Amino acid sequence: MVDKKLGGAGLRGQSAGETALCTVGKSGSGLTYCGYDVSDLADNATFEEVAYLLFNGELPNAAQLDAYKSQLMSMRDLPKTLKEVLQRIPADAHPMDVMRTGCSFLGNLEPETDFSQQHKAANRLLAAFPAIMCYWYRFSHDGVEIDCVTDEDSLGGHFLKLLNGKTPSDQHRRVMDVSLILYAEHEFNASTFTARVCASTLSDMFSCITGAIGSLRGPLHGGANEAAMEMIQKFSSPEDAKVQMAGMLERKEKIMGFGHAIYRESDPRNVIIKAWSEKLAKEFGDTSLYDISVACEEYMWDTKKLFCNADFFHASAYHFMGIPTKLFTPIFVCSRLTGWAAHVMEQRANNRIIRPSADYIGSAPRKVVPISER
Ligand SMILES: CC(=O)SCCNC(=O)CCNC(=O)[C@H](O)C(C)(C)COP(=O)(O)OP(=O)(O)OC[C@H]1O[C@@H](n2cnc3c(N)ncnc32)[C@H](O)[C@@H]1OP(=O)(O)O
Ligand SMILES: O=C([O-])CC(=O)C(=O)O
Repeated sequence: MVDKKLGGAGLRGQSAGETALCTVGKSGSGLTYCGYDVSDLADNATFEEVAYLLFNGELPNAAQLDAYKSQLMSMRDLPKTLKEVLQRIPADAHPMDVMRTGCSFLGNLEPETDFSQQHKAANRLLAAFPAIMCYWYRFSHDGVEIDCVTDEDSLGGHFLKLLNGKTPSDQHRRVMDVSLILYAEHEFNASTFTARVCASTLSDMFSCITGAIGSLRGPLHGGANEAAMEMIQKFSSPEDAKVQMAGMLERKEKIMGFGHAIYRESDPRNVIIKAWSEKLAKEFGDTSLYDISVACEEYMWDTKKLFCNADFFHASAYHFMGIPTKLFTPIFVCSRLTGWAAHVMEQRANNRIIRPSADYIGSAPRKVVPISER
């Protein structure tokens, strides 16, 4: 038996390799990307700067950033055949399935034929993901065939304009930027590890990212922001939230958006997105969902010493910006793609196939009994 207390279950506490991209919950450094604290990046950088950092190891200077943003803007449009595929996906499909299909299909049309194209493949996906999500969403929900190119020079602004068909406010652009920075990278989380395992077989970038999307989809990982939204919308008031959460804990249900595999006392991303959620609630003109969220946070800490992870206040923040709940986890994909692709590149640079072993707990050796005698 794997001894859970020794950290065997879920590989908890075991190092599975080296990375120069990120620290998570390390004493003295907390959450850093290539040495930069995440709160420093959220205050002083844009998402495109962070993407450049993860792909190149250094922040860009002004000229490099301009060139990078222009490059990404030039890669946004979708091939006609991909649009046709997206048109055929029904409105009740889960958008994470749409992202998975969109990523995989693009890999058929524009395959990464050798690893010298890895930056091109990663940037193409980065540029195209908002359009994959919004083209399908607007076509299947509103019957509108949107133009996949906008004049918004940030990925966050581009996404909001594709979704709403109008120029976003500066505040909403900035919140998207911060959110994309917070979600960009997180060491050996489940989806990134999926991407690295796939990369270790020398597979292509599109396969690595498609697999990672599948891992992120689950409610124990990226899907928690959507699940948290569904939960808080059921609570009628802060008091009701506490009563209902008590029942959920009693029934041993997981409260989505709380707890973490690595952090023990807090997730450093929470304080940042929570502050934005509060600002957006005031702008929205109705703070009740924010107040309910704060009550959830207090209740979970007081009763279980469980804290909000990055997903919890993202739910209300996205909601206040008018983003449909179904699109919450796909936005995470648009951001985390940067971390995934950077890890794929890092794995390839010093590769050995990832192949751990398992402790066997099955039956003792036995002989096949002929089927007629079973
Ligand atoms: C961006 C991200 O992906 S962040 C993670 C997003 N996921 C979620 O929000 C889903 C809800 N949270 C969880 O399911 C878990 O906290 C995980 C998956 C994030 C981490 O799982 P683990 O590392 O196994 O959690 P951990 O070992 O800290 O759990 C300790 C105890 O707290 C419980 N617990 C942990 N999180 C929660 C929660 N959200 N609700 C209720 N109980 C919880 C566990 O069941 C466990 O109880 P037990 O000892 O009786 O079995
Ligand atoms: O690190 C993890 O296990 C999950 C997480 O917070 C992330 O991927 O952002």
